[in-house]
Amino acid sequence: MNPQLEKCLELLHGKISDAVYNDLFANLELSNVTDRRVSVLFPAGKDVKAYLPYKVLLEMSWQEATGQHLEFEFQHPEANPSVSTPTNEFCQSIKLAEEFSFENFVVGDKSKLAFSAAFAVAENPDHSKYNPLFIYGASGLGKTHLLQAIGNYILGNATGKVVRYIPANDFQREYTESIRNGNTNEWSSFYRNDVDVLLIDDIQNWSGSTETQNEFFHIFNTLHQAGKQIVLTSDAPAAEVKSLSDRLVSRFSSGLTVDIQPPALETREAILRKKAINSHLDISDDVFAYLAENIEGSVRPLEAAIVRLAMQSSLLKQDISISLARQVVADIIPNIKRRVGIESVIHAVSQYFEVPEDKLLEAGRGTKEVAHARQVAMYLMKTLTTLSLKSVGMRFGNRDHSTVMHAIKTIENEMREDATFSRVVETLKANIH
Ligand SMILES: Nc1ncnc2c1ncn2[C@@H]1O[C@H](COP(=O)(O)OP(=O)(O)OP(=O)(O)O)[C@@H](O)[C@H]1O
Repeated sequence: MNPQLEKCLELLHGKISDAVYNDLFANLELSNVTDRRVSVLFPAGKDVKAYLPYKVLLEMSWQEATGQHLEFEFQHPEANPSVSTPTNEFCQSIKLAEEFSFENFVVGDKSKLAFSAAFAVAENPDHSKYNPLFIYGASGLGKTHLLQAIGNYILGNATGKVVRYIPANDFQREYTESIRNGNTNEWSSFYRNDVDVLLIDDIQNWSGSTETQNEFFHIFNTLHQAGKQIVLTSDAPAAEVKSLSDRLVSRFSSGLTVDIQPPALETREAILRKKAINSHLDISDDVFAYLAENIEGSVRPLEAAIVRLAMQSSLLKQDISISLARQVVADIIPNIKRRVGIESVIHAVSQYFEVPEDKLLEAGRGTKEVAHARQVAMYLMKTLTTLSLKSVGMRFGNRDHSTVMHAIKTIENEMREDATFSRVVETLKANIH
């Protein structure tokens, strides 16, 4: 057995009962390790669902054994090839993550529309009303999850449809390689003629490449005219993706565009509960409430909190208590936005710059001093809260997002050039709660 997996399984054994270990893990084999993921083969006769609850524990044990935090993927040794995404000589197969399913997605008010549209497309990829479907939102809000859930659902229904999921970066790399190898026509023909459902992730990553965009424009048109479903994700609406060609913006906007916003408090708690159940963790209501209250924005830190709690409680042999949760949040919090009240930002800026709060918030420009203090407040609000540019603008006399962006750039430049001013802003930042 691979020595790293052996060590990892030994550590896992310490965390679960002998019976579960012998039943599920004694005959696990390593299939492949990449810089992101460990793929393991489980024995024939077992169901992947039996392994999923132990995924987090396995990932923790792997991290303890090797120092690397990698995702675990469970493969059946006689996997039915129709359950993976297609491949040919030009395109590497990219497996969908099984856990990215509709069942595992917690639907909240801020993701309801995106979920419903994704589900409608998955149920009816032939005659979907939403073609293309364009899903956008900030990082870690579930865009890849929904995109892959569409693929998993269609493949799971064994309709024989060819589903191709590919991150935009990989698509660009394939295209470049096809030029180098002189087989661009064959490569492009695969996408135009062999694919029934095309799922492209993170299209904002094409902003630098006109050639890739041109090539995709033709692939898009062929698929669309043939009634093949296309789903795209991005970190911004098509019209706001930097350097995306006008004709792609217009194509991408011709179907349905939906956004995903950061989950609200109740949804964050529901996500935490789901992740804890999937990992067989026993967590009390007050710990869930504490984590959901204190971790906002992306879902990734919520997941990280669950993994850390599991790891800490297993290493320290402690129950998952509120004080353990506090430690975990304190570890994670420097990497995520703190919960800062909008009012505290306004109050602190108003006090420091001696500008009345209503002057900061009014629609007119006001004096030079007021305009400058307002720019600082906008900068701090965008830096310390999870508000979007648009929402920040709305708070300040309904200004539009480009005004906020300009304010942020101005303050950043000033901070770079003026060390004293930079210290003032950093001190304000540190003192706003
Ligand atoms: N509503 C949700 N319910 C359950 N899990 C979620 C939800 N939203 C996100 N997640 C989980 O959070 C993690 C990050 O989600 P995902 O990779 O889909 O984000 P993303 O929006 O594609 O981010 P990026 O733009 O950085 O690629 C995944 O493990 C996903 O399962």
